[in-house]
Amino acid sequence: MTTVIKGGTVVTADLTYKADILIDGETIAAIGPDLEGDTVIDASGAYVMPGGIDPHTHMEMPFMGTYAAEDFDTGTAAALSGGTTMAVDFCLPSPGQGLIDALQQWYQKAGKARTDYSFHMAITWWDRQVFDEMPKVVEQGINTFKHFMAYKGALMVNDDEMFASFQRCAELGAMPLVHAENGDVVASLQQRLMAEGNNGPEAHAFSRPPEVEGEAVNRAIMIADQAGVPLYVVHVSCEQAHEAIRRARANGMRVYGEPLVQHLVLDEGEYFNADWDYAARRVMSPPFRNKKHQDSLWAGLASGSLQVVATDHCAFTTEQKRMGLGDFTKIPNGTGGLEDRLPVLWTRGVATGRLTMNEFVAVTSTNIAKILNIYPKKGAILPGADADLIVWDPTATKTIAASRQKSIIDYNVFEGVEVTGLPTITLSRGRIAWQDGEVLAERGDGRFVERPAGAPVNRALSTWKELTAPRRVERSGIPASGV
Ligand SMILES: NC(=O)NCCC(=O)O
Ligand SMILES: [Zn+2]
Ligand SMILES: [Zn+2]
Repeated sequence: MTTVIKGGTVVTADLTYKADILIDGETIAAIGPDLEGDTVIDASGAYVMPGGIDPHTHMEMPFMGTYAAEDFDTGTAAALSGGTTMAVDFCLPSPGQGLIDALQQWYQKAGKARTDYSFHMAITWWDRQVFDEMPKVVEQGINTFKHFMAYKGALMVNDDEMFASFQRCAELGAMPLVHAENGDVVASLQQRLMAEGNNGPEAHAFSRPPEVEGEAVNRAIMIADQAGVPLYVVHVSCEQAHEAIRRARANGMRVYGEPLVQHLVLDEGEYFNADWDYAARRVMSPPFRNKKHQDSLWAGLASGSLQVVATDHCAFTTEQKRMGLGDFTKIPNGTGGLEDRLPVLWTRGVATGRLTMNEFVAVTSTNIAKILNIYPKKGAILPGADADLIVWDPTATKTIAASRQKSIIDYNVFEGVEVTGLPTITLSRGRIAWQDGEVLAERGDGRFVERPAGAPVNRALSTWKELTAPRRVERSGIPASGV
């Protein structure tokens, strides 16, 4: 069974050209002029791009006394409607829980997925069992380990634990990820704000200033450098964090930065809204920042010091957000965005001239496929690649509204934003998964994507670390084993 996408303009991370794309089964078979297939998709006037990969989602995340309302079924339906064909979620062992045990739970949850998916494994506690299980996680096709430097008393790990885990990642050819905020300082600021009667959602932003993020990013970078591993910093929201990444990269360190579409577009003014629900729905960590920080993030994407745009999709209902009435520290942290990432980024990025179309593809798909070591299976338009593709109408418009969204929650942080540029068809491994406003992929159509460890960057860093390791100076008459 073959399908041909005819008459479109192919846009990849580095090329824009007119060509047809022939799909045979689940993969791309050929790219060129005048191709024929059993089924024809007319893409005239449209761009054909790799499906989006969102490397940062939290479906049904157990967090702050509740669970994220979005699950893999509704979340991946939302993803497809917005042109995203793969999501990478976070497996979060509870304290004392084994990594493999937690992984079984995540496989269970993700059985409902309509898109392909993968997991990052979170290191939420540390002892010999975690150390011993990390290779087993890698054997299952997971090459990334996430560390929360915030959420003190819950998910947070300390520097010694982080260093031990980063070193283990280096041995395994895996990559650490960090949520970088100084959790001790945040906890102290939260206490002070509450004691002063500052208990509304705006205090969430006061308790997490850019400095706590900048400090933690810098610390994580230095620890990763000591361990000899690459580092991926999730939800980079401010100039202080970006500056640390930029500087590290300029010094030859392998550090990647991921801004969220929310931070690029929404600002801290959202927290000052007189409507408590409105403000609380936008509570996430790090919080939204001001224009200066947004400009910095856009510049990073254009210049290459930041590589990926994600969503950190972690969607709670208004009712769940109300758990924090009277105490902002109890508002479940997280916002949605999975179905809006591509249209919003295109509208505010490509249409404004901040990004080229090719940069758009790079930051929504290709770069993360390379970083996660699944390129060119994902993130590419090449013969042999999975046919995860979007037919993109750059003239199609809509006004974002919760009443029309696929996501399960009752609001949308982009409510009222007008977007121009939308997917008219989303293909997932060769099958039409979204068309004409309808999700055609079924629950359970998604597959787990294995991501092998030992990417070239890991190998290069380990080689260099070994070459430059401290070595004992041999001196005559001094025994090697001491006295
Ligand atoms: N970002 C956020 O506020 N919630 C999800 C968990 C996390 O990524 O920190
Ligand atoms: Zn986080
Ligand atoms: Zn997150």
